[in-house]
Amino acid sequence: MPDALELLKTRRSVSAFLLGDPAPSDADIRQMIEIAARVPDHGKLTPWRFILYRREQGERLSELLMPLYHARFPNAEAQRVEQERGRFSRSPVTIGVISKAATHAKIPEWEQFLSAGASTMNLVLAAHALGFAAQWVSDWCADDVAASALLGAGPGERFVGFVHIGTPKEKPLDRPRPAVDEVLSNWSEAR
Ligand SMILES: Cc1cc2nc3c(=O)[nH]c(=O)nc-3n(C[C@H](O)[C@H](O)[C@H](O)COP(=O)(O)O)c2cc1C
Repeated sequence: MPDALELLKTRRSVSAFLLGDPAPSDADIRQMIEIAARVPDHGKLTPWRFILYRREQGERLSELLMPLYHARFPNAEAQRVEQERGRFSRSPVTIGVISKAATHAKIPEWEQFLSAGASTMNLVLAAHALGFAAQWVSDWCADDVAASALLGAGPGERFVGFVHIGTPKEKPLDRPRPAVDEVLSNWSEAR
């Protein structure tokens, strides 16, 4: 297992199109969820939950989702439509992260969304720690109410994203990262 700092410094997303077998085992998936559920959560509300989609279910999901896709994007190019058909067959597994954020007497909804984001990030990191790669994708399904319902979101819930997980088919390239001095400043009263 890589050293924790090394792990955090080397994580990068890998496109779902480049994620293949081996797939995470059931035990791996349970471990990832355990880690995804260990995040800051103001009020201990557990304002998130997860749904697992296996590649074998991709075809059925496609049958259900494609009519919605066509209705929403009637002019989509053929290549894009073809890609869309394979949305849930791209990677061995996909885990949908659902925010259950709701009005609360003390905890702003915004903070509940942030906790779901932290949970998604932990999921991505857990995949990396177990030797897999992941991509956090939102795209149209995440903000389409009908698609979200088909994918398992209940009333008032919404997807924070879908995390595709698998083994990279090729060594992933990194992208430039912001330099520390670009994003860190010391507070000063003078502006
Ligand atoms: C909330 C959220 C939604 C995202 N949705 C998409 C998406 O729909 N499609 C996509 O290609 N990347 C999406 N990304 C970006 C990728 O997850 C990833 O961050 C990006 O490819 C850069 O790679 P990196 O994680 O190695 O920096 C999303 C990221 C976040 C935080």
